[in-house]
Amino acid sequence: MSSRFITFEGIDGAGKSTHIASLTARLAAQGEVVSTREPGGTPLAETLRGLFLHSGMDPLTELLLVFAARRDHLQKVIEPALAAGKTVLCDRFTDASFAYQGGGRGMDLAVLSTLEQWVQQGRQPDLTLWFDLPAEVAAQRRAAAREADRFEQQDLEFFERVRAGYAARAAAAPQRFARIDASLSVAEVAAQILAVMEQRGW
Ligand SMILES: Nc1ncnc2c1ncn2[C@@H]1O[C@H](COP(=O)(O)OP(=O)(O)O)[C@@H](O)[C@H]1O
Ligand SMILES: Cc1cn([C@H]2C[C@H](O)[C@@H](COP(=O)(O)OP(=O)(O)O)O2)c(=O)[nH]c1=O
Repeated sequence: MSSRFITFEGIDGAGKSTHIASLTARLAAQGEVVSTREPGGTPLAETLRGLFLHSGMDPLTELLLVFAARRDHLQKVIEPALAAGKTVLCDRFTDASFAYQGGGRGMDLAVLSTLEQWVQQGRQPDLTLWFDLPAEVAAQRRAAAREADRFEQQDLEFFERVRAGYAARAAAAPQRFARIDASLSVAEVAAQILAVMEQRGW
């Protein structure tokens, strides 16, 4: 099996974490799988994650921090795993920067594109599963499930802008993106993911 780079995206509370473990188990039957996340995935990037999620900072600092974490993660974990023919599952990647820092915070998308090129040197996911649902539904799920971090405390308008940011990225890369209707039940979401994987012969 040749390498695959699969990312999971969507607003907080969309249900990504619920499905990553079962997909990891399914793909592990076909070859070695590395399951990782952003920001994070290396000791340095996990340290940056803690600051990113819990310290106040201006939007440009936030953007630079997440791309610094991404660079370390790509160099030390993602690229070596793909070079070894492994499957990499990553909970969030650069689409999240376009959605949250671009859509949510209003950062200049041209700056984001430049950082994307510098940091990734052409690397893009082979498949992005986009868990899409209204911000209000995601907020209800989060409220029932956990304490909010710095991002999860944002209002519904912020998350609708993030959602629109994802929609714009999906429209720009329709071959890479698979939109999952994440407002449905856990079983229905799992069935949609399975259908996407089967379409690709995975
Ligand atoms: N399809 C679904 N329908 C209803 N609740 C869900 C669904 N998927 C996940 N949940 C619940 O919503 C909450 C957030 O899900 P989670 O997987 O942590 O989202 P994310 O990782 O995208 O932030 C959890 O309590 C989870 O059990
Ligand atoms: C990767 C990335 C994440 N984020 C945000 C989105 C999430 O609110 C937060 C952490 O993501 P996540 O790991 O999904 O958090 P949790 O496990 O608590 O659901 O970081 C950005 O703003 N930009 C980025 O580039």
